[in-house]
Amino acid sequence: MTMRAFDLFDTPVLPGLSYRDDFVTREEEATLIAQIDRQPLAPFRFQGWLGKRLTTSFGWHYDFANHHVGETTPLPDWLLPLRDRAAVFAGAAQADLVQALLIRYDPGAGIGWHRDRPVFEHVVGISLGVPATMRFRRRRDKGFDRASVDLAPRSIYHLSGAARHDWEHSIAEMARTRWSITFRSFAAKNG
Ligand SMILES: O=C(O)CCC(=O)C(=O)O
Ligand SMILES: [Fe+2]
Repeated sequence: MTMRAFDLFDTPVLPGLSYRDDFVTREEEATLIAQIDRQPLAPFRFQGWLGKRLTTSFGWHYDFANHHVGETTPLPDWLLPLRDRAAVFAGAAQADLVQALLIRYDPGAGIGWHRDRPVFEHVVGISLGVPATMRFRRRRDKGFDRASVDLAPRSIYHLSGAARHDWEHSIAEMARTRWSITFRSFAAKNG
């Protein structure tokens, strides 16, 4: 089964996925991109393997090498208004979105199939630059259920519930540079 993540009436067909276009203006987008490019972005590292996407984290950093979550530089002032608006969109408390992950996907970079680490709960993402398709899949007895959502530049999405916990997601390599900002809260079991 393959489906678009929203039907004709914009009802999510993937429970736990919400999405909105035009979450930031073009001016805000340009400023956010310039800020991300100003950061010391480093290739994402996973078990000695270097991903093509460039990232940096604020608040908390998940280290895929040792599975530790460690505190890092607090969210900078320029991210706080966006964090607060993202929290309202997600129905989360502003102070609960304790992590900001900045990513630049240069041409040829994407992100493979994964679920976000279970230490985190809410996942709220803002897309900048160019359109991307976020793909979702869920294993069934025979093969996978599949869904996808088009992420327009300047849009926001929120993953919770089944979309967050039961489905994996990925973004295929793009031909042009895309930037994203992902805010996350901690899962309650982490205190
Ligand atoms: O770039 C995005 O919007 C998604 C990033 C993502 O899935 C992740 O970092 O876990
Ligand atoms: Fe993810």
